[in-house]
Amino acid sequence: MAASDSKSSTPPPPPPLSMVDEDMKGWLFKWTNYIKGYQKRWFVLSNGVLSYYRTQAEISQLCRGTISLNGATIHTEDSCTIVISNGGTQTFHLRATSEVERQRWVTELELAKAREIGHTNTDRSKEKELSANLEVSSVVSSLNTKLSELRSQSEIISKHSKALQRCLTELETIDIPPDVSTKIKAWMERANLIRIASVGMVTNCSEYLDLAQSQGNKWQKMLYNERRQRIQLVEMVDQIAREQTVLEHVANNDKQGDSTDEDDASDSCEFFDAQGGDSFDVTTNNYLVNCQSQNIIQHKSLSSSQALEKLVNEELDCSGGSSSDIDDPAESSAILTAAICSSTGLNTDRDENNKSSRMFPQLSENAKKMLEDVIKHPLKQKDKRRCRVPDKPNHPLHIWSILKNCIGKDLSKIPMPVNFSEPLSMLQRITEDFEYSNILDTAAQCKDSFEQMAYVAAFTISSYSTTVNRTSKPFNPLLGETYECDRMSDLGWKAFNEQVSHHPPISAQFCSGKEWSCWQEFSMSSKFRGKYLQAIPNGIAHLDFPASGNHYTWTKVTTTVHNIIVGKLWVDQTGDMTITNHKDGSKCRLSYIPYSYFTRDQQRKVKGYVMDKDNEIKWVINGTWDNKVEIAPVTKFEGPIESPTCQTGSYIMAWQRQAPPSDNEKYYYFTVLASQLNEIEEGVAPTDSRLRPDQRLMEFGLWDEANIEKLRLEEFQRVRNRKANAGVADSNQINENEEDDETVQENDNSAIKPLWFKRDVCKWTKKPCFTFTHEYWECKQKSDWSRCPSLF
Ligand SMILES: CC(C)CCC[C@@H](C)[C@H]1CC[C@H]2[C@@H]3CC=C4C[C@@H](O)CC[C@]4(C)[C@H]3CC[C@]12C
Repeated sequence: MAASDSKSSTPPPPPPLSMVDEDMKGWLFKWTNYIKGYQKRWFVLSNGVLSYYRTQAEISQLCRGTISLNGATIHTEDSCTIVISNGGTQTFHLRATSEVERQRWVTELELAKAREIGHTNTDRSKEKELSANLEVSSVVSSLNTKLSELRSQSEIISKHSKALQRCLTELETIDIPPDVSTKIKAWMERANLIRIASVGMVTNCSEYLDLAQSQGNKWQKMLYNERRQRIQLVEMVDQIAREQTVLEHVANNDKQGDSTDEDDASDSCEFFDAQGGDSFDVTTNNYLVNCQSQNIIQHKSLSSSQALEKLVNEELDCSGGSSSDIDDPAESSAILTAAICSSTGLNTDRDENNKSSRMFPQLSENAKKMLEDVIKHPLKQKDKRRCRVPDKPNHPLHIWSILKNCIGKDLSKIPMPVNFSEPLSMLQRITEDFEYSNILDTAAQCKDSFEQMAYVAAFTISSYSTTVNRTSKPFNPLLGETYECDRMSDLGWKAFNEQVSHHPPISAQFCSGKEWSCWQEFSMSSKFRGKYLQAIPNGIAHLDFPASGNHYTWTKVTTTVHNIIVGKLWVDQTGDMTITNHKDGSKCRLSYIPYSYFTRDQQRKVKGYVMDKDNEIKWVINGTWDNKVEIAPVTKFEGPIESPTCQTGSYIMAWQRQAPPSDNEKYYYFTVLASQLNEIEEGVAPTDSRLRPDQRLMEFGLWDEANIEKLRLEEFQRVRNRKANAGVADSNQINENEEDDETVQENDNSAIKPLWFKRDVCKWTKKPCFTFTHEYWECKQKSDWSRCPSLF
């Protein structure tokens, strides 16, 4: 293999562990005394020790003080203050210039502390065992004291009972009637028994104590072993996940290596910086439909992507598996920032005082030029749309390394690097629902409304055809981001989308066909559940045929992404869906059958019935969501409504999936339509997803740059939302502690109102909804974008 042949390109060996701890430096204000107050000092966090200097220049000469983080407590007093104490002699009261800055330090300090603890982990576990033993022995010793008390009490009892017996014997010597004398004998007997019982009790107690002691130790050991095994398992799973990524990587390289010499060359420069700017020529538009010799960018792994992986893994590892799992997205976002900054080497030491330049390093000239170029060359001839996007670069980073600390969390609240994204926003992704809009055109022609419903069902199923291999996350649109897609001239529909809420993320969509309109509010609650991730969509979709007045609504089924820990990610659709025709009360019930390893049946199966308002079955629907749907009219049916037996007329193919481009595994498994969605077009609103720079950089394969830009845009959005909401009533308070954009609570009171939709109450469902005002297309005609905020 080329990678090992060529010396010059062999990646450098990983640095020794101690070197991995990147130093963190910066200005902080340190409390000195009541006269001088807080003083600005230069702080350096290195090898688990925080040191400070009067100035940056002093580093090599005079250190003013240090504190070791091993075992230190780190807490925050207010939005800018950090207090670090080593539990005794030393306490540092520090102040950052902002909350973001403070959080960055806290994260790094915590990580350093965790690392220190990790280093001394073995000592610690011994210590723990020792202290656990100490705990048991202290209980045992107090039990022992109790036992000796019992013993002395029992001795007292036997003393008294002996005394009693003596008294009774004395009584016997006196002349007493014989019946009293037998009674006295019985009493003496009793006194004896008491003595024996109390001795027995003490013996039992002491045996109990022995048992407790030995058993306690046993339980303790078992618990300790279980705990150790758990940690080992977590580490093993981690290891497997990493090895899997490496193997995939090697396998991919092998595949490429087999093909051409050129590929060998690209293998060998694996760790060189991507040169996208030079190789992608927007003027010649290399991604046109008919271009035979597509000049695809050779995406070389970015020099730093490995570092990013390493950093993300390590940073998260430190807190993983322990009780300090990263629960605070602000924290993980800060980690991500740190990881990205360090991995790109863009952590500007030049301007340490400029916080924003450190948090959000500048884009390279190369990236800037590329962004400018692409905007300068929008699509001119609509018949020359591209048919693919640049190849997905190969920067292995396992999803588990990010997600393992987020079990139980909502996907929208997990800050993720673009490494797990596809270069489309959610607004664009839901526009793909119209990939098979021709089914709706056919449905519009149906005279029989039950037949129409069957076609509508086929359409709703077809929207999942693109999900089979698409396991990447679409970009979460910024609040106010829009996306228009006017394919009226070739596909017969035009769609408009706007991100109308940020928390929870809601995308509003309106699509008009020639004889139908379709709209939806798309939002979902997604939970990461360990092995898999589940998304439960909760918006309602509407379809209207004005000619017949038939109006359909439905909700979507649950999407599950499997194999988060190991294996290849795969997607399944499951659950029941009901489509209602509000005009005549007819319904269609569809079931998406979960994938099963134990069935010979077809996988990804969907089946259902169209029923009139009296539950009479009219049509049957059978198919798979990844391939085809057949429908048939019912001539006769019997049996229970849950599992009826139907006699049907002949089946009609209502939908058949078109084969996607054969090489699309190289570019996110995109269909042709998906590839065209993000192509730059003239005259779109300045808020259009196509103009989102991080997404564009990502499409080009400049992932590090895209990650930097993503952070910048999200920070920008936070500031904008905060400013806007500052004017809004106190009832809508923003949680100041939450720095990550994915955490700020928004609600209906949000000061930022949708621009092209208006809040309304749905005529059919009576639920709150967003109604399209149609002004977008009017404004577009006039090129009047005056109402658009600047988002990017
Ligand atoms: C981070 C990685 C592992 C998870 C990525 C999950 C992605 C692939 C999943 C989660 C939720 C999914 C969406 C859920 C619902 C719909 C509506 C449907 O009409 C079209 C597909 C669409 C739009 C899905 C596309 C794929 C999707 C975005």
